[in-house]
This record gives sequence, C-alpha cells and structure tokens, in this order.
Amino acid sequence: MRIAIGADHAGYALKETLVAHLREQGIEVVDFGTHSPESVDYPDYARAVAEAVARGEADYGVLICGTGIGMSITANKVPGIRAAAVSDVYTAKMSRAHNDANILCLGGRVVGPGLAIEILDTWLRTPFEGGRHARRVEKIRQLEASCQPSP
Ligand SMILES: O=C(CO)[C@H](O)[C@H](O)[C@H](O)COP(=O)(O)O
Repeated sequence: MRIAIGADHAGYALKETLVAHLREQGIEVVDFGTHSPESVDYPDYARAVAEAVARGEADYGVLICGTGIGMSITANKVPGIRAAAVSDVYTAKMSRAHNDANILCLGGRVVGPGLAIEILDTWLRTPFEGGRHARRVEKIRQLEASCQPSP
C-alpha cells in the first residue's frame, strides 16, 4: 500500500507522527510536505496529494491542517477524490465503509496524536461495503462528471 500525505504548518507536527507510524508498519509513504512549522497555504498541499491519488500514484491520501476542513474542501475539488474530514473513530470507519473515502483529512488542532493514530489505523483497515453504497457513490461520480467543463 502506498499513502500520499501532506500538511500545512498547523498539521506539520501530526504529519511527522503519522509518517513515522505508517513507516513503522512497513507502509510506503510519499511525503508532499510541508517540512517545517513555517506558515504555508493548505491548498498547495491538498492539491498535490489529491492529484497524486486521482492519478493512481497512491492508494490513499492523508491531509492535515488545523481543522481538516480547508484540506477537505480543496481536495474534493479534484475529480475522483472523496475526502473526509474526520475527528472520531466511528466517522473514520463510516467514511470508508459507506463513502469509499480515498483521502482522510485530520485537524492537527483538533485531535491529539493518539486519537489520530487510532483514526488512521481504523480508516486504513476498513473496506468499502459496496452494495447500496456503491449506487450512491456512483451518483456522486455522475454529478462530478456532469460538472466538468466541456473540452
Ligand atoms: O484551513 C484551515 C481551516 O479550515 C486550516 O485549519 C488551516 O490550517 C488554518 O486556517 C491555518 O491558520 P493560521 O492562523 O494561518 O495558522
């Protein structure tokens, strides 16, 4: 499994923790930065990670800002991305099981490292249930396709 990860300054410290945690488990991580606590703009990192996931260069993405909201708003602009801003374990599980989320967004100012690791581990091990949920995700895909500009 390959994970693309990115953060702004507000998510930098948590990103470092999650990168180490993933690598300890033998999971391949592509780190798109940021690489210091210096102030940066979250859309730059959300776009890089979302495009990598959309192109199939990573199986999943993880994005961290202060709340997870700015990252999720931005990532969801990229066709094919279903980014979920999550701050509890139940929502993490449901975002995979029901929504087939392919990017997990976390708030470095919302969740501590212990909870963030629990959320991430739950998210990664929860499969999409398909069935009625596949029909609904397909409707999202159709809406997205109908909103694309004509070539
Ligand atoms: O986009 C956000 C909120 O939805 C993120 O939490 C950002 O990290 C936050 O806005 C950054 O704020 P700062 O005052 O520039 O540190």
